[in-house]
Amino acid sequence: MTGTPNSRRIDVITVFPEMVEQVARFGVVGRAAERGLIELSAWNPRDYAEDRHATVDDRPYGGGPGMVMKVAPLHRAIQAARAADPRPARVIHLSPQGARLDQDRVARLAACERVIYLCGRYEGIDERLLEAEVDEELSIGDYVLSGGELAAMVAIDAATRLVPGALGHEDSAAEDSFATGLLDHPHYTRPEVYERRGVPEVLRSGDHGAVDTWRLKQALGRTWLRRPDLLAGRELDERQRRLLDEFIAEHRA
Ligand SMILES: NC[C@H]1CCC[C@@H](CNc2ccc(C(N)=O)cn2)C1
Repeated sequence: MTGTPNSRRIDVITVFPEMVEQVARFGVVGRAAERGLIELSAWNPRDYAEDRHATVDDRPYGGGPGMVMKVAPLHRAIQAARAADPRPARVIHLSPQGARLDQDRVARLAACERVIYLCGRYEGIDERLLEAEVDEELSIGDYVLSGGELAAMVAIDAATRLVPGALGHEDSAAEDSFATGLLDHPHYTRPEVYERRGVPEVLRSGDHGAVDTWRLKQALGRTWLRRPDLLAGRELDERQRRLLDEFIAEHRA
């Protein structure tokens, strides 16, 4: 199925297509897919295996436990995915050896017209396939999963949120924590009191300027408390500096 020209096309190479397809069934990603902002397709290397047993793995040269994913079925699955849309695609392998996914890298993914995510299983993928086909390796964190599918779904979710039109209010992506380089401020909704816990007065004042100031102060303060590393690499302007100093003084009081 060829993609509509301006939609983002996401292809996933995986032996568990039904697993990955779930990410486009719910919430923001589900709505984006429904509205044609993104197109998601999964490609199973088993369908491109040479033998009737649809073998996608084999024993490792050099011995050792487990199996390695064969080059040919993966290569053919990637070729089939590429052929489904004339636009060039960036091929990304999810792996603990990859560069750490952060909001900047997510924004770059969101800007790509086409991405093909390659999900490994078993002990790994034959290096010759990675050399020939992979443009970039990404890791969602320093831990090992049983397959790359969950990592691909994380990247797909995070990037789709940034596709124009995917979120209800454009600004909520821009205001996201990490989009501002800060952690999120606290959120409240009705009831006004729940089990004797109230809502900060300023949020019910109707004074939008005061609300914005309170939210910025909270975001700065929480970042200072929980992720000071995010502040280390960041210049605060005079207003932000003053608000953070206020927060710290109140925190120490
Ligand atoms: N040798 C282990 C390795 C072999 C090849 C398949 C991968 C799949 N598992 C993954 C993938 C990505 C991540 C991550 N942190 O993004 C963690 N785990 C595991």
